[in-house]
Amino acid sequence: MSSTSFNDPYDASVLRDGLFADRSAFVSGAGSGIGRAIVLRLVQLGMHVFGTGRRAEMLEETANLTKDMAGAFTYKPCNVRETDAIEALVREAGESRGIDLLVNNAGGQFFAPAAEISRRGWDAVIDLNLNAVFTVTKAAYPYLRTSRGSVASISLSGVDRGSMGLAHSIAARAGVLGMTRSLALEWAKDGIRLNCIAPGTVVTEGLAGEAARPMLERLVEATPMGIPTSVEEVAELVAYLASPAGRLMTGQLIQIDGAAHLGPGLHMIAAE
Ligand SMILES: CCCCCCC/C=C/C(=O)SCCNC(=O)CCNC(=O)[C@H](O)C(C)(C)COP(=O)(O)OP(=O)(O)OC[C@H]1O[C@@H](n2cnc3c(N)ncnc32)[C@H](O)[C@@H]1OP(=O)(O)O
Ligand SMILES: NC(=O)C1=CN([C@@H]2O[C@H](COP(=O)(O)OP(=O)(O)OC[C@H]3O[C@@H](n4cnc5c(N)ncnc54)[C@H](OP(=O)(O)O)[C@@H]3O)[C@@H](O)[C@H]2O)C=CC1
Repeated sequence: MSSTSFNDPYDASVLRDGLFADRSAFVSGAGSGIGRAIVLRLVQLGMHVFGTGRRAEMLEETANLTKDMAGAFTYKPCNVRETDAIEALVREAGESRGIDLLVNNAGGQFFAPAAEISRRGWDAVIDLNLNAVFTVTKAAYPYLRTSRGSVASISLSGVDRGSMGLAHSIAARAGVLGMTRSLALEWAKDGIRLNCIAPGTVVTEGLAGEAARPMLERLVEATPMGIPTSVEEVAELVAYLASPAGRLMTGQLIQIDGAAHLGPGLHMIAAE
């Protein structure tokens, strides 16, 4: 049996070329990590993807990586927490090409015990991971209704049972899950589907910046399958849910985490 190191590339692709020709997506957090991998896979499958994030240079790097692919990637930097600006950007993307798929991926938090989270810190994490997701999803609604499209929101493994050091983020993602299930009901009449995808530990630069290497190793060891989630497998799942095979998938929480959410799991690793 081969062992998998943290950074091994992983070929998770099972979907067919050209699957998303003439389709369009809006992806937040498109300049790095999971968001970039989602963009690359969707563009490879023929989609036109409109991406955002705050750092233009990271979005440009994503664009460079898509150059020889079947679809296309365009972008504009924006802070998803700036309500007027992000609503205008979603409108711009929607009016120019429509939106078949919205991926709410921009997000993050700091690890801290709840007793050390100030009200401002709490609000910042809720604003990024819950309020902005509502703003973007609502802004995309007219276009999703036209396309009978779908929404994938990136969540956290363990969202339904809690996680030490992540009270603010889990609260926000649980809010997104509640929103997702409610809108799956409200918008079913429009043919719109919404799902949450909850990765376990994904060794992106974003996470490495948040968690020191020894903690990363403990997170992976605490994953029953003993391996981290790769960005490619998250991307393939996003694409699957947007594909015709996902036609009846809505209101779901899919934890793609090697059983981390079942335990001993991430939830018992305290922030350091
Ligand atoms: C248990 C382990 C499970 C692991 C599973 C893996 C889980 C997830 C992995 C990932 O999400 S990877 C993505 C990683 N990237 C990030 O998370 C970075 C994202 N962070 C941010 O974007 C920002 O830090 C923020 C959280 C949105 C806050 O941004 P903002 O600019 O609004 O904040 P500030 O003005 O700097 O601070 C506001 C407020 O928050 C307090 N604060 C900030 N950092 C900390 C900290 N480390 N500990 C405690 N408090 C913190 C800060 O002090 C401010 O509060 P006041 O001091 O003014 O009261
Ligand atoms: N890595 C992991 O183990 C896991 C990650 N997740 C979640 O997956 C998502 C992607 O994380 P990951 O790829 O690992 O980490 P990254 O830090 O690489 O990704 C976060 C992305 O969100 C963007 N972003 C953050 N804040 C804003 C903002 N205010 N406005 C616009 N864009 C913003 C960042 O771009 P920029 O800084 O340029 O704005 C960045 O591209 C996050 O929601 C994360 O919490 C979930 C489970 C596990």
